[in-house]
Amino acid sequence: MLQSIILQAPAKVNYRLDVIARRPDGYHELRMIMQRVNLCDQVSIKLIDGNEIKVSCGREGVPDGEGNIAWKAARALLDLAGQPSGVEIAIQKNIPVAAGLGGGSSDCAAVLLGLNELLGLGLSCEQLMEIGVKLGADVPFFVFQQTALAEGIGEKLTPLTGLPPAWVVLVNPNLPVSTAWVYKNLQLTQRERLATIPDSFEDVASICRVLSNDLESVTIPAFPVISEIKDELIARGACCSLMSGSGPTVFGLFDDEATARTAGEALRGNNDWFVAVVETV
Ligand SMILES: C[C@](O)(CO)[C@H](O)COP(=O)(O)OP(=O)(O)OC[C@H]1O[C@@H](n2ccc(N)nc2=O)[C@H](O)[C@@H]1O
Ligand SMILES: Nc1ncnc2c1ncn2[C@@H]1O[C@H](COP(=O)(O)OP(=O)(O)OP(=O)(O)O)[C@@H](O)[C@H]1O
Repeated sequence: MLQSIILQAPAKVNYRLDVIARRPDGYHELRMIMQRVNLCDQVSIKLIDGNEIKVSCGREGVPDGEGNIAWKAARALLDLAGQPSGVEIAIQKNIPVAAGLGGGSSDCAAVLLGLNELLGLGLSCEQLMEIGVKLGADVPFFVFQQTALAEGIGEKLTPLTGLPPAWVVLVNPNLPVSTAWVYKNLQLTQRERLATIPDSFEDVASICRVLSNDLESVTIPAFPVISEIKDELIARGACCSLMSGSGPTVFGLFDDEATARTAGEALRGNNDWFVAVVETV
């Protein structure tokens, strides 16, 4: 039986994020277009003797052990399996933390997928997504592993197959933003909603036509640098730019690699921002 596995846990960007309503439990009904990009954490999972779950990450601001969302994923699957062994998880973080890129949720999904294999549980994607949503609203999307329309609190997923690939420049101004704080401060007003998702997107410019994120109305006034980054990406040739998730990471979409790389270089020269030039997956 396989004893260990190494998985790449990708980041996501939200091409679209409409907040539809606030639920009585404080969560929000959403309608989102979610896309994975190839900036990845590396998650190594190993079955060990005993019954301990060990998580090491070595990144400031990310807890080792029980506070790590990857630990919670391991706890859930070991409980289901009747605790047949212990687990050691090592996370090499490449995705910025509390950045709007879903890094923790992706690590969590990688542990669900990896342990399902290692423990031979045979759980379906739907079953893993059900376990995942209890750990974080973005987790089901990373279990689903496809570009998707996400509804509910993020757990109702429909595959979107017609989106063209794009080059993506991610720029994070190194200001951690709390997702809970952003949702709490959101004023729900009547906004234009995306009634139907187009059947096909012929090029990157057609993705640009649906780009919108309701959470910008909270995060940008608090961190105006986000607007400056959006403008800078456009000035450097991006077809369009938007804040991802609850922010503060901004992404620019490009239809060619050379322009994306030149833009990435230009923005990298700026302050101590994190900049990555990646592709959609
Ligand atoms: C901003 C996004 O990343 C967009 O993809 C997600 O909506 C956030 O997903 P997440 O970080 O996995 O969310 P969770 O860890 O479940 O919740 C963090 C906090 O965000 C708020 N939250 C999250 C999802 C949602 N649909 N409504 C919410 O109001 C809740 O107040 C919660 O306390
Ligand atoms: N494996 C993990 N990786 C990153 N953060 C983690 C992890 N486990 C727990 N956390 C905690 O979760 C918080 C934010 O996580 P994350 O980086 O996933 O946020 P995010 O990128 O803003 O996600 P989202 O787009 O889903 O809002 C941090 O405060 C961090 O301490």
